[in-house]
Amino acid sequence: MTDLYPDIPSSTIDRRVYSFPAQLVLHALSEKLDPVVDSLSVARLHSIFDKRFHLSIDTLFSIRSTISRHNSQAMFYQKPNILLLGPGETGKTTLLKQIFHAFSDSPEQFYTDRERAQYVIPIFHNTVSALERLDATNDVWGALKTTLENLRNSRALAISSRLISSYSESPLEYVDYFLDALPRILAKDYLPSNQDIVQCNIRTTGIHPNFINLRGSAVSVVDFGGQFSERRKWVNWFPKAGMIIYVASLSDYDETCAEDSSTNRMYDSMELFDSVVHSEWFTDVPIVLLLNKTDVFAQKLRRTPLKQYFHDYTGGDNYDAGSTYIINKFLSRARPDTQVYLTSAVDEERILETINDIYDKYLEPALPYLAPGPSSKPNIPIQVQVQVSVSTTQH
Ligand SMILES: Nc1nc2c(ncn2[C@@H]2O[C@H](COP(=O)(O)OP(=O)(O)OP(=O)(O)O)[C@@H](O)[C@H]2O)c(=O)[nH]1
Ligand SMILES: [Mg+2]
Repeated sequence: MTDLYPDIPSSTIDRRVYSFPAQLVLHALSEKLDPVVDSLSVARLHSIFDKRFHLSIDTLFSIRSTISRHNSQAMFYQKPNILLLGPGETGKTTLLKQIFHAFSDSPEQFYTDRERAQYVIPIFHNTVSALERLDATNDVWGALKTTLENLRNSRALAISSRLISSYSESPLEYVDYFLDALPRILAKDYLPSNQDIVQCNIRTTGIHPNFINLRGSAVSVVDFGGQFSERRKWVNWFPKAGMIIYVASLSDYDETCAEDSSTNRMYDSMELFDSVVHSEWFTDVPIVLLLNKTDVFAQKLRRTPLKQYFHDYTGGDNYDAGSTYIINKFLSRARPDTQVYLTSAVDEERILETINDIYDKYLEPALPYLAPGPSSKPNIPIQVQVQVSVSTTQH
């Protein structure tokens, strides 16, 4: 860039309406731009202005702001890795599955039958865990648990119908998805649906980069385990981060960490968020914050006062007041450019809106600069299959 018009100092440009060649404009702007943004800017200018090379000085200033808006995306062009960070069980892998479904040509055919079958055992484990949470001592649940462990048989089906009729007496307002789906799960030819796979809880261990094909371009979405012992592995990927999606769970406010029963999950999540947003590795990396599990939060708020855990909260069991309070708590630690979304990652329609918005704002502008995408589908089902260690901690 700088050698195109080396003799023209930027100070010769003033706010008079005047026509400049595009390259001259960019030369003037280049002072504060790094080389990556510069060369991208040329490409952007050519596309924005349809290869017309003369611009007015007012246009120059509007381009300047366009470029600075896209400045933070420069990192993504260079390092097309989206890191999914956040504590355990907040919804990172769930989001990843939804991203894959969203960018798949045919989500219903995304998994082969064999891949679906690999989720059957984890789903049984999840169901048993849900039963244990409901009432570990109750004979009905105990009997069903034994039956489930022996996998399916006709007795289990009979018990499950009794179980389902007991739901109305359940002290929990939140009925577990898999308990609700029991008759279907216990059927002989059961093959998990996409939604079953989305709902399946399998703790992630290790690091899982997955290449996805975003409308022809390659982006990698890297899924990490969020439990304490997993977090130390994250740092290896920090230098390669092009974008961070930090997933926190709104419903964490009354729970303690799986690994340390004296630490409140939401306080832990805020601390972790703080350290991520202020990490020196991410100074130029866009950060998106997803406050997930809005559905669980809405239900929880009615029976467990938020004030019990955050003493200065005064909004009662009002969802808007509660979620706004938590957003502000996170934002008080965030960078000013942090984009926040309230999400329910298991709600396909709603999470699609968020994924599309992230796509429009951060990914779509980057596509022309990314490498061609892989032709085969990502390998998430296989990764999930090899880590059948099921967490039994509460939602
Ligand atoms: N109801 C509800 N459940 C959710 C939501 N998001 C995720 N879940 C469920 O929460 C459980 C944990 O989600 P994961 O995506 O596996 O959590 P994770 O952040 O990947 O957890 P780790 O791998 O341990 O770090 C799964 O059973 C999901 O289906 C949500 O918005 N609402
Ligand atoms: Mg995970």
